[in-house]
Amino acid sequence: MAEKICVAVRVRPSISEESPSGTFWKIEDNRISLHKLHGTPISGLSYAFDHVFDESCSNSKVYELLTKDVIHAAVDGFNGTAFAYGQTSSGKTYTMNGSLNDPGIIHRAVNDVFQKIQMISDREFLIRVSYMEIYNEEINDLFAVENHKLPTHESLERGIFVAGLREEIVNNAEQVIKLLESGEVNRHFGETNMNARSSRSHTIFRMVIESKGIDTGSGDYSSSDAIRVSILNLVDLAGSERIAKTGAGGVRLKEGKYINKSLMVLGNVINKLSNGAKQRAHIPYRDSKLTRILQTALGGNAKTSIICTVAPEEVHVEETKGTLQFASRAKRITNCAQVNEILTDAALLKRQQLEIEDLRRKLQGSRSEVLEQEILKLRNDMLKYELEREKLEMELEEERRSHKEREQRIRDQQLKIENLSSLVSDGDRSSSQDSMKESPKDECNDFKTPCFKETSNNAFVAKRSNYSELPDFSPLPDSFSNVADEDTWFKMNKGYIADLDSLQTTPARKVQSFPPQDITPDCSNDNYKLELQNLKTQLELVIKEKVELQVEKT
Ligand SMILES: Nc1ncnc2c1ncn2[C@@H]1O[C@H](COP(=O)(O)OP(=O)(O)OP(=O)(O)O)[C@@H](O)[C@H]1O
Repeated sequence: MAEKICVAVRVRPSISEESPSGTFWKIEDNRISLHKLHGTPISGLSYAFDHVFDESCSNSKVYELLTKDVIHAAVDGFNGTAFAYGQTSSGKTYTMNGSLNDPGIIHRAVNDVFQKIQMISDREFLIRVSYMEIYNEEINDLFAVENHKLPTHESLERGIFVAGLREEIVNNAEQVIKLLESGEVNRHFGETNMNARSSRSHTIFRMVIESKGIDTGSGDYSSSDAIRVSILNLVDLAGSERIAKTGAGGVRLKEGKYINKSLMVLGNVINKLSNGAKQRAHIPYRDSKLTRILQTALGGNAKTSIICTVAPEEVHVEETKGTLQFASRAKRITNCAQVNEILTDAALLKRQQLEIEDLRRKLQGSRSEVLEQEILKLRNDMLKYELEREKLEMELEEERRSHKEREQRIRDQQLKIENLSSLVSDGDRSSSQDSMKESPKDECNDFKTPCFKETSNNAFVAKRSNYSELPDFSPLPDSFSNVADEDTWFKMNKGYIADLDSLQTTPARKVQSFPPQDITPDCSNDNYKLELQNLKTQLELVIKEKVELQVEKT
């Protein structure tokens, strides 16, 4: 979330016994203004900040109003930075380190961090601390003097970090305070005209706060496995100084030059950042170790508060004006702080497993859709084939049935033909016997029942040469078409009648049809006799014709 850097001004108690002769700084609420001795405000020299603390303000109040939120946020996973900026002897070290009676921000922060951790029951914490100084543009480890001139590096995992810096894992505030005290011994102080114990280096006390949710077995990787890592920087800067005022020479002079140079780079960075996004193309963080280390705190992923200390004395008006202008620019800087969560291997694995399961579910969903479509299509095809099969079966059944009917008809016709043929041959026989003796009256009783069907005018007749008498009517059906078609008839009778080849139509003959009602003839003797007689006559006629033909040929 984008938020402005929190900036406060703190005015230390005056250490000068001289009374102001021309101007003085007046503090009203969160505003500090330069006034003329008799109360008139000087135009253009009035500044408003988040807080303005006067001489009487304690470190406790400064911490509560300015820094506490940053410290608490650090415990919750936000990067945080609090630093003190101001001219030499303005009270930076006093604000950060405090005194026995009024501990400074670092001590209060350390206590507060551990107190807050105690109150958080669903997370476990790991705190590491380090303490370094930038002296003459070199980084030294205040916990281990042998670690000096340490380089800065940058990595994706750690961001910008000082390589080789000792980090102490700590469990309580007391442990940290002791470490701080040991580190203070290694810090560069020096006496100047301005400050009997002047910080000759910038110091950075760093707490790395790692926390992890205590696994409640919910399986929620984000709450139980993700690790929050926040870095809290508490910075006591060296003060800018006028060489003329400090009277520095030699080592002090050299120190002063480095101090001023790095503070100037810090000022440039603040200027660039305060100019807004358009002119923030290049921020010269790399121009000094200080800005490089504080890069995240300045316009980055951190909650930052700056306390600018000023001296109230009239003699330091110009330095105070400079500090207030610096503070004003810093106030325009926007940071974007967010909780820093790092996924552990286990959390990453769990998240990947969840993603894979999710993808698999999606894939299965789409596959089942495809399969469902496929199944639907197959079902439709099956139904179609089933209908087709049923239709073919019905057709086949119909074909079988009609085939059976045809066979039956053929058998019937064959039987009729056989009966007819028998009648013909029997007639022939009885005819020859009649010439010797009269046949008995009930002769036709030997016949089985032939079935004759309706006849028409066309008729096939067989002819035999020994018959000459022309009958009045033909006993044969007018046509076989209703009994059997011609082909069938021929096939069924092949070889049965010896002179079948001589079969011919006899349209000229006078024939007499059976009456239509005679479909199933009466099997009485009279009928058979009559029928027999007809056949005999017919045969005789045929035989006669044949004989005549043969005579003609010869
Ligand atoms: N708010 C304050 N209340 C009481 N004494 C203060 C306060 N601020 C500063 N002092 C005193 O003023 C003197 C200078 O303060 P301090 O050393 O903190 O300045 P500094 O800004 O750190 O200076 P330098 O940049 O030289 O290190 C110290 O003796 C300190 O105790």
